[in-house]
Amino acid sequence: ALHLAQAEDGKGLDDFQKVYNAIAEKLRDEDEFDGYIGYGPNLVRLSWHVSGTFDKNDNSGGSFGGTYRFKKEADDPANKGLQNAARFLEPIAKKFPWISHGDLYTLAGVTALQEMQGPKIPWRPGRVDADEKDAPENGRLPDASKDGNYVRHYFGRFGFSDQEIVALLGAHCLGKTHLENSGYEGPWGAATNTFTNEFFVNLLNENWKLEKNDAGNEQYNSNKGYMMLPTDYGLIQDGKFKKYVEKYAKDQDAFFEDFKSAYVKLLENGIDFSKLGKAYVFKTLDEQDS
Ligand code: HEM
Ligand SMILES: Nc1c(Br)cnc2ccccc12
Repeated sequence: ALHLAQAEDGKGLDDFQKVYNAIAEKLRDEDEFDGYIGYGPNLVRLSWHVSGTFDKNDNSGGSFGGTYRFKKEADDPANKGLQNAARFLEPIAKKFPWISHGDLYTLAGVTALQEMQGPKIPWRPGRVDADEKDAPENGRLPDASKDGNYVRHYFGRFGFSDQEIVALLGAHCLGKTHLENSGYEGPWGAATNTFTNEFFVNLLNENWKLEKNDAGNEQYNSNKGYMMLPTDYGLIQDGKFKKYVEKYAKDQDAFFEDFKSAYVKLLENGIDFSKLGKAYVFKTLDEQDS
């Protein structure tokens, strides 16, 4: 059965906005991380990895139990590099001991996206810490060396449509690949900490060359120093995915709207929030300064 959301007792919008602000202020302070990309992209990746272990067939994995806090999950080779995001969040967890790990990991992704000028992401609390025995086994996160058919099959486990898959992968406008983490390198040129539709624009406009990188893995490189993973490139090799890539390259608002919906679905997969009130929409730091 689905996990029933149980919000942290007595906590409301103002309490969670305080957590949001603490994360957002730390993001601004620690801007030098990863060649001045900052922690934003890494936090977004953590929020996806803690949710991407979900399997709708037995409702195992997913963001509910906050089991990333156990070595069994954190040490999954697919999570290499996310120790930075986890370390970033330790003082936040200490300052707000009442928030569950699942709520913290997902709220941190929402905060990072909004502070990087992404869409407003409605967010609901209620994830409850589970035990290490509930942590999913390694191997549930995707393999970047594969093609579009693999990507469609992989996300089938979450019940995502082609449109949702393409929208979600638009998050690869953020940050970069690091050879020591995933065996893929670059792009320094296009690595960004601003949420836009440029992943789709780059996919369609650059002339991509398949090359072996220094780890011996094949990736697509462009003469402007951009890169795409084979799974990224699969979105333009597959006709059904490609039409959404073209839609989002032309219409950033449509991308923002569809990304928001798919990302909420990713973060909430496997959880029954029906007993809770409506979702919270947090103000950005800029919106609170004025
Ligand atoms: C087919 C599915 C996917 C594959 C194979 C994939 C693979 C990867 C790989 C290999 C990296 C580089 C990690 C590193 O070397 O540090 C990466 C980074 C990243 N991924 Fe994905 N990813 C997928 C889906 C997603 C989704 C659904 C999201 C979010 C909604 C996402 C967000 C990110 C972000 C923000 C980064 C940059 C992290 C950083 O700069 O530290 N990815 N991804
Ligand atoms: N910035 C990226 C581009 Br541009 C293309 N692909 C990626 C895959 C993972 C992380 C970042 C990127």
